[in-house]
Parts: sequence; structure tokens; C-alpha cells
Amino acid sequence: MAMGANITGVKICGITEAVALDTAIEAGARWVGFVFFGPSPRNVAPDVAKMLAAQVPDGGPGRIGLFVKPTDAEITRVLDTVTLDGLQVYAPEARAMEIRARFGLPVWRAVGIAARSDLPSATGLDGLVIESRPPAGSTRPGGNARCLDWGLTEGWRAPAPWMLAGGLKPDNVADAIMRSGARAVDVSSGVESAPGVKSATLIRAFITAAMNAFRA
Ligand SMILES: O=C(O)c1ccccc1N[C@@H]1O[C@H](COP(=O)(O)O)[C@@H](O)[C@H]1O
Repeated sequence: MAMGANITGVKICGITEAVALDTAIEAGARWVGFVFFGPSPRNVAPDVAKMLAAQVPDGGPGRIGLFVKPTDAEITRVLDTVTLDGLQVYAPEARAMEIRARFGLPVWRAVGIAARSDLPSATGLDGLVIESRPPAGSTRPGGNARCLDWGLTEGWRAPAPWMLAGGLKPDNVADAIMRSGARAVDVSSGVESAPGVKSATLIRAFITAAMNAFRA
């Protein structure tokens, strides 16, 4: 999961089965994500994720494990079974830095924002995932199909490579890229036919729309 200053690409998150993974690989996803968070409809058991991760060819998308406020033991339990190339964590910066040091993998921190002042001005991490805040009462901090105001990141001098997430779909991702200035995007709900059920058609449409927008 190399992250240069100008990363461009698409992450398809919340993959739980082989067809969706194959589709994401064939369509040109740069990263694929596996969710290790019980309350999510995309939660995947480590033994299933192990088989999926092994299906990614050399030179294929980076395999990202998503964790919410994880303990070291939770991450260890997954990494003992699944080969991952990076971690996406929902945790404060200091805890994310601890995780990075402890496990020796690149770490992106997910940050929910509601105002420009919420955008981080500094980080010691490998990247940031900038997304909307969850709705009140949500059981999860992301994966809620909720858009942020894309204008909030326009002209932002990001302290690290970043990707835009939250409520992206095939029919709004081009607009989101143009208005936010993002060079990388992350999607879960927007490529599903039902919560947790990925659609090959929507995955292909999303990656095509995003890559066309990056080239525009
Ligand atoms: O996908 C989930 O279920 C999930 C659970 C807990 C934390 C994050 C989760 N998903 C991430 O949230 C954003 C936005 O997702 P969406 O496209 O709005 O569904 C993205 O980074 C997902 O990977």
C-alpha cells in the first residue's frame, strides 16, 4: 500500500466474498478493504478474510484491514491469520501512532468532519480518510452512506495523503472529486445492492466514474 504524496485511486471497502473481490481487482481498484468490526453488516471473519486476501495477485490492490477503536489483541488476532498491507483505524491520532509502531504496517486514520476546522493540520500517520460524521444513534462510525460537504476540503493543505469517503456512489463520485479536490476515494455502501451485499455492476460503474474524473 505505497502512499506517495499524490496517490490516485479507488478503495472498495467492506468486501466479504470472492466475486466482489474479483470484480474490484479486474476493474482496477487500488485498494480493497476488509471490515473487522462486529456491528457492521460487512464484518468478515478472519478465516474468510484470509482466503480473500490470498486471492489478491502480486501487484494487485493493497489489502486494508478496517478496525474501530481496536485493542492490540483484536489486531493481533486478525494479523495472525490474514495477510494485510495496511490498516484503516477509527481511533485518536496518538492511539493510531501506537498501532503503527506496534504492528509495523502503514496506518490511515479515519476522521469524521463537520466543519473545515475539523480537518487535521498535522499527522504522523501514512494517510487520512476524510469522511462525514455518523448520524446520531449509528452503531458504526463509518459505512453510513452519508456525504460530507465536499467543499470543506477544497484547497486544504493536507498533512498527508488522504482519501475522501462517505456516501459516494457511481453517480456522485465525479462531482465529489471535482468539488473536494480528492485524488483518492473510498466506498462501501454506494456499491451495494443491500447493506453488506456488494454489486459487481456498481463496483465497475464506480471505478469507471472515479477514474474518468481523476483524468479530467
Ligand atoms: O463499512 C462499514 O460498515 C464501516 C463500519 C465501521 C467503520 C467504517 C465503515 N466503513 C467505512 O466508512 C466509510 C464510508 O462508507 P460509505 O461508503 O458511506 O458506506 C468508508 O471509509 C468505509 O470504508
